[in-house]
Amino acid sequence: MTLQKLTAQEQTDALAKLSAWSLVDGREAIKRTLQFKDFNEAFGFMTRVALYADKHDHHPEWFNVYNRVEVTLATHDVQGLSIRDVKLAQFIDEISKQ
Ligand SMILES: C[C@H](O)[C@H](O)[C@H]1CNC2=NC(N)=NC(=O)C2=N1
Repeated sequence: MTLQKLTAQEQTDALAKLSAWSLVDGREAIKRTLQFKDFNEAFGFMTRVALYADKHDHHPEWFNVYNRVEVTLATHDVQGLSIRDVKLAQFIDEISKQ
């Protein structure tokens, strides 16, 4: 089955459960900023996400400075959001427990 873009209703429902995430202005994508104790914790988090991303062939856009990681999720193949973004966001929430 080909990857589907989420409908507006599916997007709303998904975001209602992903309370730490918000829509990016002017783009169909979601973002979240995470703060860790130090760089070691931040990079450990990024390593876990990287392993997930490679396994699921779905990769985050992200920016790291010391203990802060800004993550943006979108599905480039559909130029918007898909279930893969929801699953990756849920994974990030689970492992960061912030
Ligand atoms: C060829 C490869 O499967 C695709 O380019 C994958 C890789 N990782 C990806 N990651 C994200 N975030 N969106 C994609 O559409 C995507 N596509």
